[in-house]
Amino acid sequence: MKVAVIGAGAVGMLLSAFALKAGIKVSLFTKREEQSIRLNHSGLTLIQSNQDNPETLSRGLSAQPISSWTTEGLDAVIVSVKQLHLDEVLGILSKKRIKVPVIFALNGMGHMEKAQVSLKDAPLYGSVLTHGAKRSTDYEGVIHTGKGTWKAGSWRGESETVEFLMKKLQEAGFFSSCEENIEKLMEEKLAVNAVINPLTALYQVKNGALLDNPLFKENARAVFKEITKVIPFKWETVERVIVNTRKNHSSMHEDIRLGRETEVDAITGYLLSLAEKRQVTMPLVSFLHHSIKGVERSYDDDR
Ligand SMILES: NC(=O)C1=CN([C@@H]2O[C@H](COP(=O)(O)OP(=O)(O)OC[C@H]3O[C@@H](n4cnc5c(N)ncnc54)[C@H](OP(=O)(O)O)[C@@H]3O)[C@@H](O)[C@H]2O)C=CC1
Ligand SMILES: CC(C)(CO)C(=O)C(=O)O
Repeated sequence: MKVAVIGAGAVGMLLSAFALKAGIKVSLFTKREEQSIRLNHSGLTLIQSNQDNPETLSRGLSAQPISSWTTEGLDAVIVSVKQLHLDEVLGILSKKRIKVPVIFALNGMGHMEKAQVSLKDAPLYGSVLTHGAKRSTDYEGVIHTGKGTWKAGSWRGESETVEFLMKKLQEAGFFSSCEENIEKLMEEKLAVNAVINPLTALYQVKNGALLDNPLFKENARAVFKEITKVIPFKWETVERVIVNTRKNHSSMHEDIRLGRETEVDAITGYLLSLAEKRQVTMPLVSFLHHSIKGVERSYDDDR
């Protein structure tokens, strides 16, 4: 079996590493050519936690820049870029007809509707990932900062290949499964991200601080409560994700720290549009949304 992974960031490298461990061939498509050269030369390094010895995986791995995108010989495609790069990637993918399943490993909502329009022939899968991952600065690789689950489910069409892939990953020790009603799970994950990501980004703390610091916890609970006006979910779900990724910096925290645009539009922006449709007010979510957008705008002033 051979899968293409598009985006060699934290999640793309984490999924690639476990696919390689499961004996699956991986074509890893990078944005920058230098990264693919380094990956082909030195392999992909996986660090299971900050203490473990790094494991370097190269057997079955071939990296290439996205400019050389091809569908030849592929059984499935995994997209693991951020929301803001999705349009660019869909544009590239739609130039060649894809018939194999495409699985999206992105936070937020809205990308599946876009994919449905761009990719007419492929079975499409949404997914939710609660593993924590961080790019390593010492190696071309990834640190698995928190064990969670990867759940994928059909958005349009069915494919046995995806079932097989998830089973192989599960056997390799990466908790993965195929699920019914992925839309509901994605919405629930979005709700969890809307609690964790903006708060950790604004406070510049690891996820665990939202439970360890009583004042942050109180705020997190208040945001959670407000979100239940539009998405029903449990505080225990938020707590479980925080506990599993307690040492992780959320992806939004990293984006803000590095002065990058965040995925806030696909997370709190999505919630605010739901709130508007249902005519409910969400002052805390609105506050968080505008705070993150405001920080993004202030990058230019600081440079
Ligand atoms: N990190 C985590 O713990 C978790 C992340 N997520 C979600 O997973 C998704 C991916 O996040 P994450 O891996 O952390 O993000 P990263 O920024 O680490 O990775 C995104 C990667 O996409 C690459 N990329 C951008 N544009 C293109 C392109 N046109 N072609 C090929 N590659 C491209 C980037 O390249 P370059 O580096 O060269 O810019 C980067 O390597 C996000 O939606 C995030 O919210 C979900 C759960 C946990
Ligand atoms: C699961 C969690 C909260 C891990 O940090 C995440 O999805 C993110 O950082 O975007």
